[in-house]
Amino acid sequence: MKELQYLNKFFKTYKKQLILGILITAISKLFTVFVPKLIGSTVDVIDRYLKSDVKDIAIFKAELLQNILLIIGTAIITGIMTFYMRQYIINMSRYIEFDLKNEIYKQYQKLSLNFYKKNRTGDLMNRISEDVSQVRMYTGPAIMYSINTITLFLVALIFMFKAAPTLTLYTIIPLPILSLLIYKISKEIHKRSTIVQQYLSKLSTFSQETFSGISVIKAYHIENHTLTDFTELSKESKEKQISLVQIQAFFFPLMMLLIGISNIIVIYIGGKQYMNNEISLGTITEFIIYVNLLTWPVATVGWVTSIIQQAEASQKRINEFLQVEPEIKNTTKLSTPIDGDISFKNVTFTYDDTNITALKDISFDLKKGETLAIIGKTGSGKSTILDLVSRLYDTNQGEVLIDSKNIADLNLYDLREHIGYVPQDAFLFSDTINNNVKFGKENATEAEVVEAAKNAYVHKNIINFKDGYDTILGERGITLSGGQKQRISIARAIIKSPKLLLFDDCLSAVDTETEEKILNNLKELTTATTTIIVTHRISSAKNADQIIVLDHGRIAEKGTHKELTKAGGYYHKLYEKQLSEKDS
Ligand SMILES: Nc1ncnc2c1ncn2[C@@H]1O[C@H](COP(=O)(O)OP(=O)(O)OP(=O)(O)O)[C@@H](O)[C@H]1O
Repeated sequence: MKELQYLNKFFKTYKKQLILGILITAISKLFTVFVPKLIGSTVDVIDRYLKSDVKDIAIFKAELLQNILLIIGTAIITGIMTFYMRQYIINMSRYIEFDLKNEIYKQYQKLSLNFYKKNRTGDLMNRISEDVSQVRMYTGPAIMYSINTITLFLVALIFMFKAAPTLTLYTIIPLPILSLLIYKISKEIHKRSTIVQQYLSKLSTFSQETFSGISVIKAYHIENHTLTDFTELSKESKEKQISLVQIQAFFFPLMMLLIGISNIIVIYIGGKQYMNNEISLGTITEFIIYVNLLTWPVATVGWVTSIIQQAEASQKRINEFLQVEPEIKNTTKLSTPIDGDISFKNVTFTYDDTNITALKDISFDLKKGETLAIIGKTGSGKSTILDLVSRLYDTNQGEVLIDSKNIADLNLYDLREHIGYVPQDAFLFSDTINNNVKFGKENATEAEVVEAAKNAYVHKNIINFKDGYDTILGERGITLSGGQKQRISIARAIIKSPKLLLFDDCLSAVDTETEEKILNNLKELTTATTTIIVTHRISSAKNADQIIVLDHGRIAEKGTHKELTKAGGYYHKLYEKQLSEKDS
């Protein structure tokens, strides 16, 4: 229960619902227990009438009617109470589920990129959905059934002891055995259903990957191979399902068996006591109903125990993520304005998961409004420089300075607010083009969206779509070409009018002519914006104020286009190569 203590703060928040729920449950059980008593007394009325010598049908009918009305009235009150019991307790569990999901989501958003690299998306999704659902079973049904069982048991036992103490003792003997058996079965059911769940998620992951990669599967003609793998997996899944169904099939027969045993005990012992004139016929009837009334709540003790165990395990997984401290923290609440100077002072950076030193002793100074182009072979550390400027990671050695201040001392949210970042793989949401561009500036007007799209040279493509800017992108919408995606992603960055613009090889899918037009537009737009362009193309780099050539994380060459084309190094060779490709 240690992990579940985390939820106590939610119970405090919803204490009104909880207390009312508990009270109503207790009162409703009191009424439930009246029903067997009333049925018992009805049987006694009939019994007395049949045995009596002087039969007054009018009195008999009146007594019968009174009992029937009381039974109906009690049943109605119990029904209403049960409704409110669920309203308070189950609703409370839904509120807690909602709060907990929001809390986890908020924490996920705070966590650094490294956390996402270390944990699988499926695991993150599971903890916020499946695990929270398991915990909800504890905060709702488990609490409700526990109160139900405790109050019903206490009230029924008082009534039973008052009516026939010896018979009560005999009647309750099988109940703990029932509870223990149900507990054992519930545990086994849980074990097997976890395996079934795992297989279901394996099946859906497999199907999802197959559908996403369907073009590759078809192109390589491996449909049969994929089908064999799927059949194998679903066969295993079916076997696990059958094993679960087998154990579930035990549940009800076992309950029936134990109820049957209790009923036989009541009839046998009760019958003997009736013959000895110790109890009435009505009491036997009353007890048979009690046995049936108590069986389900007693069975739920086992079930509730297993729910609590599952919830404890799930809350442990949730707590693990809630307790993770974000590696990148905002160090100041004060707002820090950003002007736009960027400096790297002997920066060395090693990724802690792979131990790859991506940057070695990098230094450069970039003034507000200047453009830096970074060029280099794949894996040379270009993107890592951008990650450090947007503080997705902190440096291991050296300093990254923005406006001569250490980047770690700036307000993180202000910094990111002023950055327009265009990643290597343009990511667009399944939403309209309009909203995808506006993502960079929520309150942007339509004219601003159009202006940004024009500057990113994608406006003409957009207006050619049937729904224009309202075209839906993504799975259920239109599929854009790589170059179109990149340009929408650029429009999203420039609409923000950021102080720092970071382009990570985001013109690679755009032809050189369009690239030139976009870069020319940017030149005019970004006179006060410091820009870093990561690229493999000389055409993207040549107009930059400074160019850096990276090689295995080190600066191999540094200068302007003019200087580097004369230097005879990697840049020069690349320039010659790309020039000859252009001419041919
Ligand atoms: N998140 C990460 N975790 C661990 N290692 C990483 C991570 N990102 C990059 N690396 C490693 O760091 C090195 C530099 O990567 P980086 O992405 O900065 O190179 P790049 O020059 O941008 O490459 P490309 O031109 O292919 O995009 C590579 O060896 C890469 O494998």
